[in-house]
Parts: sequence; C-alpha cells; structure tokens
Amino acid sequence: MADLARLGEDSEAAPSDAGQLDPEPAAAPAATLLEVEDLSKQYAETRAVDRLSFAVRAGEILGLVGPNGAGKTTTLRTIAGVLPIQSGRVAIAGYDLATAERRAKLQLAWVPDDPQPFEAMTVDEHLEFTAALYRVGRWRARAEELLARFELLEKRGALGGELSRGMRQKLAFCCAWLPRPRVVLLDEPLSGLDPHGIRSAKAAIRDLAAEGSAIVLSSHLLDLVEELGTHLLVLRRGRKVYDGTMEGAHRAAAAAEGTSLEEVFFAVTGGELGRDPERATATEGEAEGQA
Ligand SMILES: Nc1ncnc2c1ncn2[C@@H]1O[C@H](COP(=O)(O)OP(=O)(O)OP(=O)(O)O)[C@@H](O)[C@H]1O
Repeated sequence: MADLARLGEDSEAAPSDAGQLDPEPAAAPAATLLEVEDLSKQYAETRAVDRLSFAVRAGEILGLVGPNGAGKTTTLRTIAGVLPIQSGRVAIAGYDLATAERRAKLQLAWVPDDPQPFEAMTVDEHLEFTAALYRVGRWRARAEELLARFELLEKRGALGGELSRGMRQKLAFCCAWLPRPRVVLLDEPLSGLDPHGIRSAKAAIRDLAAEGSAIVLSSHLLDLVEELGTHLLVLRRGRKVYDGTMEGAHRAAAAAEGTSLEEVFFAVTGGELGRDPERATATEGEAEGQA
C-alpha cells in the first residue's frame, strides 16, 4: 500500500543505520515497546502536539482519544515516521526513530484512517510486497490465514483500485499483521468494516496484543476503546489530559457517579461535567480524585 511504502522507507535525512541490516542482535527485549518523550509538533500557528510523553508496553492496548483536532493523527503520523520529529523523542522496541530509523520502522505497523492501496497491485501482490519490505520469511501461510480471517480470499487477484472502502481497510490489516509487528498504530481501524470485518478486526487486535505486541488504538468510538483498551490516553489541544489504565478510568467514572468512559472523556476534555480542563490534566490517580 502507498502508506506501507512510506512506512518502509527512510523518510528523512539519511539514518545512521542506512543500508543493509547487519546481523547485530535485536535490542534486548524491553517491556516498554513504544516510548514517546516530550514530543511537539507545530503547524504554522497551530501547536498540534505539545510536549507529549507516554509509553506502551508489551501486551497493552492504549486507547488514544480526544476531541477533533486534539492531535491524535499528528501524533500517530509522527510516530510512524511520516511526519518529521520537530522536537522530542520516539523509540520503537528500543530503537530510536531519529538515529535508528530503519530498525525502528521494521518493528512498526501503521493502519491509517483511510488506507490507500497501490491501484495497480493485486491483493496478493500487496502481501508479497509487504513481506519483502519487512523481510518476512515463510510468510505465505500467514498471508493465507490473514486473507481468510478478513474474508479477502476471493479478492486476492483484485487490484487495489478495485477494492471497496471496507476491503481496503481489511487489506491494510492483513499487510500490517503479516510481519507480526511489535508496535501497531491504528487510526479509526473499524472505519468502513462490515459486522464480520469488525469482529475479525477486534479479534486480530486482541490476539496480537496477547502475543506481546504494543498497540495504540485511536478512535472516536469510546465503546470500542473501552472494550479493547487496557490503557487510556486522552489528548486535548495537543496535550495529555488523562493517562492511565482503563481500570483507573472506570474508577474515575464511578467516582463521578458515571457509568462509562464518556464521563471521563467529558470531564478531562472540559465537556458536560463542567470541569476545568486545565485542572483536569491528570494522571490516573489524580483524575480519580477529581472525579
Ligand atoms: N497539515 C496540516 N497543516 C496545518 N495544520 C494541521 C495539519 N494537520 C493537522 N493540523 C492541525 O493540527 C491540529 C491537530 O490535528 P490532528 O489531525 O492531529 O487532530 P486529530 O485529533 O486527529 O483530529 P480528528 O479527531 O478530527 O481526526 C488541528 O488543529 C489541525 O487543524
């Protein structure tokens, strides 16, 4: 997919480890697979991301939520290496995105909110291309499984330009899952999926986390985030206003006599619970206290 190609490329100035990968052993297995430190992004007059820090560990599914324009997509695109890092640091499976870009990106998969396959490549060719890009050995059996899981077997010969919106999304999942990435970024991953596709996508997300990957799931669908997420990060105007476990968010909601994540969302983003969003900038414990 066009997005995949960008992800696989070195998008900026020559990384320090450009060229052939040497047989150097992988970084020591780290419990923390995604580290974001003090990340900022300015678009002209707009501070889209403002000194954002968070971490995602193996097996965690971090729900990334926030109002329109909060900076979610900008954050994901920066972690994916599609946008340059203006300031701050991103490390993927221990590899610094600025100094070990290629190695970092080989550990990462990204499903953008509107995947755009290569129009003139078939579904099968996208998988073959992904396997080559990510250097996946013996990938065909896994590709078959993924095509079956996402009901794309009948479309394996179809060109990218012939796929419906939902099929493009399913193909993006297949390509993202093929290399068993250690970190996965998902931006509104259920968009366009039919009920079977939604069920398959949810199961695939859970399974990959259970295998030890770290997943960031950005969505406006709070029910989805609540259902799948183990942790929650709420952004508002580029800033973190809640960062904690989903359990902690539930406790905060309960303390506010609420029943769902919506209460936490509105509380920390200055919504209907009427709290001061600046004061609501919170870690898990603080949010509970405020609620
Ligand atoms: N290419 C761009 N040029 C200028 N400003 C931009 C650009 N992309 C995003 N922005 C601005 O950056 C801020 C964050 O946008 P971003 O798309 O990251 O938010 P988001 O949380 O993903 O929003 P949504 O939920 O609406 O998708 C917004 O104020 C937006 O207008």
